Amino acid sequence: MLVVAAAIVDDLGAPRRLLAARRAQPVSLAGRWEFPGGKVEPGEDVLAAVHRELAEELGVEVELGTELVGPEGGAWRLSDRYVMRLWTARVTVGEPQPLVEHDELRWLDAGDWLAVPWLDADVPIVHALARSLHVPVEPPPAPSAPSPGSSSAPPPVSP
Ligand SMILES: Nc1nc2c([nH]c(=O)n2[C@H]2C[C@H](O)[C@@H](COP(=O)(O)OP(=O)(O)OP(=O)(O)O)O2)c(=O)[nH]1
Repeated sequence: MLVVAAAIVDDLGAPRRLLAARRAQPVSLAGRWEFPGGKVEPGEDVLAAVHRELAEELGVEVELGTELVGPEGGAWRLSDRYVMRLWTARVTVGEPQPLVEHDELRWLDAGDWLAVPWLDADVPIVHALARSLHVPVEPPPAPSAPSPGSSSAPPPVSP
């Protein structure tokens, strides 16, 4: 069964922030984060399904960017029952709200895209998305502490 979803970013040309949605239901998925979206209805056009799901779940209209093409005929495997197709998107009308299915939305800054517990199947997808958009998934390394013995203090003066 086909699921469609959107990686909503702040800027399609130079993305830095990614919108993640926390599932409120079902209990087995509650508390895990995902890309907003859902199942394509029988006979429904896939792009129409993306727009419908984002309107229903977040109350927004979006402009779609490019598809993040997955390894299974373009799709990403979620489970033995579901595969997902994913497009980048930018909000054009409205402010995203967790209207149904979600109890929280969060904009993740560059370097923090893995800072929430994504659904298991989404973790490799977030990595692939970040790679394709040239956004770091990890924060930049902290400046390294001086190693022992490399103190900048002058050496002791011998008598
Ligand atoms: N929307 C979405 N679903 C995902 C993602 N990752 C993932 O494993 N899934 C799973 C969770 C669900 O088992 C399935 C999608 O179902 P859904 O509950 O979002 O679909 P829907 O909005 O049409 O829901 P419903 O009306 O049938 O309850 O795919 C993801 O990033 N986004």
